[in-house]
Amino acid sequence: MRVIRNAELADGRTRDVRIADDGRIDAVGEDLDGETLVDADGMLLLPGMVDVHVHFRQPGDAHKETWSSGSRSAAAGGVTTVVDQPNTDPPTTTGEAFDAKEDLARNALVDYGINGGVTEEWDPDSLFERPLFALGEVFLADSTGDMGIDTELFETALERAADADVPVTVHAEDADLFDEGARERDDADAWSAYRTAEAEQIAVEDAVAVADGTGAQVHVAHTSTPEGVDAAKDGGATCEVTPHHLFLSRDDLDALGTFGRMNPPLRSEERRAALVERLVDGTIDVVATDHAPHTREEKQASIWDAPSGVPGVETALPLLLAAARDDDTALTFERVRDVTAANPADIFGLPQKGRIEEGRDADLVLVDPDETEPIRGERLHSKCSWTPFEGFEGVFPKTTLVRGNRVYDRLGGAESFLPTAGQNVRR
Ligand SMILES: NC(=O)N[C@@H](CC(=O)O)C(=O)O
Ligand SMILES: [Zn+2]
Ligand SMILES: [Zn+2]
Repeated sequence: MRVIRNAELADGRTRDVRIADDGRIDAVGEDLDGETLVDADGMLLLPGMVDVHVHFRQPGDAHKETWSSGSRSAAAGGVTTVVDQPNTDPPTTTGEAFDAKEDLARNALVDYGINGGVTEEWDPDSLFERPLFALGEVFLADSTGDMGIDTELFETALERAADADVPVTVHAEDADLFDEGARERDDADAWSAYRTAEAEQIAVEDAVAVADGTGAQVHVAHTSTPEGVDAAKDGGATCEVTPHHLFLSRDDLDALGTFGRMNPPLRSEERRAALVERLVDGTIDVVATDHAPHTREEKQASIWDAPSGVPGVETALPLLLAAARDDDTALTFERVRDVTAANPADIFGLPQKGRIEEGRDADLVLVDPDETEPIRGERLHSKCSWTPFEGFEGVFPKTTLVRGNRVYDRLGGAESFLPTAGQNVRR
């Protein structure tokens, strides 16, 4: 059996981690016997990130991203499980569409889950026969893919999901509360003015109210405001926040232009700071990326014509770790570990993931927290090769393991990837 030696864990302990031949963690201890895989020499070892919100664009839009390119980007960013969203082409709203996507997902080099989507044309009977990771993101307003649905269908979807014991993730914005007056503007900030904070808050409040009584487990996707987070938590739901809503605000839109357009949009600096407070104090359950790549060419359009979404799967953990090593913030490595790994694994029922613990999958990320590197879009592995975090400092993985397979490595300097290693976490 192979051993990672002298690794510092997020809680400050220094331990050896031994990996069994079946890819699980055999032991966490001191002076363990076995063949040395790497001497971490005090580097930080974390459980791989479980990113419950990515858009890998296949089938339908392989020019934006593929399971191969997206999962390389994930591995290089320390993400060992990704969960793909249903707004592909065709949308993942039938059993047949699920199967077609799963065939493509076998090209992934990290583990994956596949969500089922809800539209007027969905086929819940065949969809719920498949090993869904979750139902969602269920779009309560249109976003990329125009899959917005009404309350009646949302309630039906919640009931079906509750019956099948499948969690539901919700894109909560209420289009009736968008500010049509902002339509007259053409600057990048107009998108933030248009898709109001209130539209999120009310949609979250309505969603948890509709869910109440159905017995469904609700997780609110990409909450972008403190009001949205609080409404989710007060309503008994869990919530996730993206790195872009934690690290960027409306103040950045002058520089970002349409490359800063996403749903929900960037908010005020004040709201951003309030989200960071909720990250630090434990209110926010999960950080997920909403990795939503579009090409540069597609993004270079007017604020009303450019597609919504930004990439993020490769930069989430590096940004959070850089923030945690910075003494100016109260964010700790333990908190980063919890919101990226332990909490998503717990919330979505993945007992094999999320913790460095005997018996769990050896999904591991080794980083040197003393070494930050500037984020450069062209060095990232997503097909889109741009990032809204250009120039931000990140702590990037040296090695990423998925069930003991070294899927990404650059300990010796040059980068290398394993071709494929990913499995469906629900099979
Ligand atoms: N977040 C976005 O702005 N875009 C996402 C869709 C979504 O998550 O709403 C996309 O698929 O492009
Ligand atoms: Zn969404
Ligand atoms: Zn999304």
